[in-house]
Amino acid sequence: MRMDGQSPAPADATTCSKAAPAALWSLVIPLKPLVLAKTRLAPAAGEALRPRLALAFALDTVAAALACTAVRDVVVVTDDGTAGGALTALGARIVPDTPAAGLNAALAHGVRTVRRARPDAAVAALNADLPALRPRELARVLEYASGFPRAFLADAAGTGTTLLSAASGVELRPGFGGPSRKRHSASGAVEILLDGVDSVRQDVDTGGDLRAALALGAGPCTAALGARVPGQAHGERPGPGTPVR
Ligand SMILES: Nc1nc2c(ncn2[C@@H]2O[C@H](COP(=O)(O)OP(=O)(O)OP(=O)(O)O)[C@@H](O)[C@H]2O)c(=O)[nH]1
Ligand SMILES: C=C(OP(=O)(O)O)C(=O)O
Repeated sequence: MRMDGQSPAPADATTCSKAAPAALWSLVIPLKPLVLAKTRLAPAAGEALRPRLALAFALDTVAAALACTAVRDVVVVTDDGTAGGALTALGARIVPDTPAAGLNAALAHGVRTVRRARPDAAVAALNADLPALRPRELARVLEYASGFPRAFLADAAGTGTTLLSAASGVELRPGFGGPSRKRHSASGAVEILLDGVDSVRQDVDTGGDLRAALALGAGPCTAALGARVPGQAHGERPGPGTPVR
């Protein structure tokens, strides 16, 4: 069951894979207050669109995560009321950023909250800025991760991290921020070396990243808003009835 009392997302035309992944994961997704978020996007998007894009990214990320067959529930750590309301409506559980001590403290708090209720939970931290995220690609990443105590996926730029996992009974030990790929590798986490999971790697920090995410095919919130950013190509995810990759 999800923490909101609903059953895990059913396998459907957009999410199912032939063999169901073995482990079901609790995802912990950190989200800054929108007024403070995505500052590196301001030069490309402008100050008015920046917080709205941050919300759109989070909505598309969480919707895709909840549609993933390998995901049991999604906890978002945020103090943002607007985002909290919209993400709750999608089916996420919101946890306040009570430590207010930065990204890694927020993630540790989210994991503690999950494991207070289910001490044996397998957990994974996932960034909230993955607007092209595809449920099937996330399922492949999590399936790979389930073979290791801790595992991580490098971001599209090759320097950061978009996902860090910890199996049941294993501490997450998040080391996000800046060049975290090296940090997570040095911490003993196994790097997830999979091709064809670009949507899980494509975080959006800059205008160039937004262009790349739109080219991959962003979720509906980002596709709609991205079309208003000057110089961005407009990429939208295939609609229902379109064969999924
Ligand atoms: N809850 C919480 N989430 C955070 C915090 N800092 C960063 N995040 C989230 O962590 C993820 C990765 O952060 P960044 O890619 O650096 O995003 P950002 O800080 O909004 O972007 P910039 O302002 O451009 O640095 C995003 O989902 C952020 O919203 C924090 O202090 N608390
Ligand atoms: C948070 C990270 O990086 P960025 O701020 O560049 O997204 C990270 O990759 O750990």
